[in-house]
Amino acid sequence: MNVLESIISGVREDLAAREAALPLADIKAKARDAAPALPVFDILRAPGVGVIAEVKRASPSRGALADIADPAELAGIYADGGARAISVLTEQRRFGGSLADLDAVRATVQIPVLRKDFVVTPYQVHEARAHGADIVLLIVAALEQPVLHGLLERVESLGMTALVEVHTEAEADRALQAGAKVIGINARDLTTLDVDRDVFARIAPGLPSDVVTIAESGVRGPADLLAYAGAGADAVLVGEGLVTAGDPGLAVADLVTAGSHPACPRPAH
Ligand SMILES: O=P(O)(O)OC[C@@H](O)[C@@H](O)c1c[nH]c2ccccc12
Repeated sequence: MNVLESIISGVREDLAAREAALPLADIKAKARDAAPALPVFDILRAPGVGVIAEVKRASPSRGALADIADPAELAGIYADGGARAISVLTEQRRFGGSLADLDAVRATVQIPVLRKDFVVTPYQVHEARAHGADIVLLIVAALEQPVLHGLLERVESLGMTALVEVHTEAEADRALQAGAKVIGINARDLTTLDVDRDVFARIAPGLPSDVVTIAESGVRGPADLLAYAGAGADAVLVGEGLVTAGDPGLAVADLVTAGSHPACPRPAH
């Protein structure tokens, strides 16, 4: 079993327990009662290279990263620093996240919130909406094509936006075929956890210009943001570099400043 498969098997176990406690019909009803999802496409494509700031306690590659006793407070700091959206890891076993973190962040910030998890069933999509998510991550490497297609449609039918994550050209083709409008290119290979920042520059030029393109992972500071910007990123998604910074507010503001500087390269849409 590779890392991705082992994470997903844990995710499926935890999911079975939640589904036993709250059946699909109930989570669907809860999703229907939630405040509508925010439109995110235009926010992500606004002038400048945006920053999506992540609430991340731990990762399989690095173990514990930060305590984050109050995820809502951290999200507020990110938003005040100019982040365009907040990513909240809700996977528990390897990333130390939870749906309670998503609730807390949702209740605090006005900007779009991404549920970052290993979504493999429709239940999790309704769950994301019930807990206030505007964006749902779908990882191509984790999903058979018909399932990817079905989940993407489900995300959109609930008014949310799918961030479809790829790591290879073949996965990018599958994302486009499924109808992805927002594609995240992850520098990290989730089957090995290796990071290769050049993956973005290899894949992004092949994507249609009407697709929003997000560079994920490995951003340590403004230089990495500028490199991704030069390769065509609309936004960068940053976790570790922010949660391990002594001052996450300053760290996010530094990235936002770099991304909005007139000299920062911008994709032509
Ligand atoms: O901490 P980093 O290197 O800045 O990476 C953030 C984000 O890209 C990463 O957390 C991530 C990208 N895709 C994922 C899928 C699942 C879990 C986590 C991720």
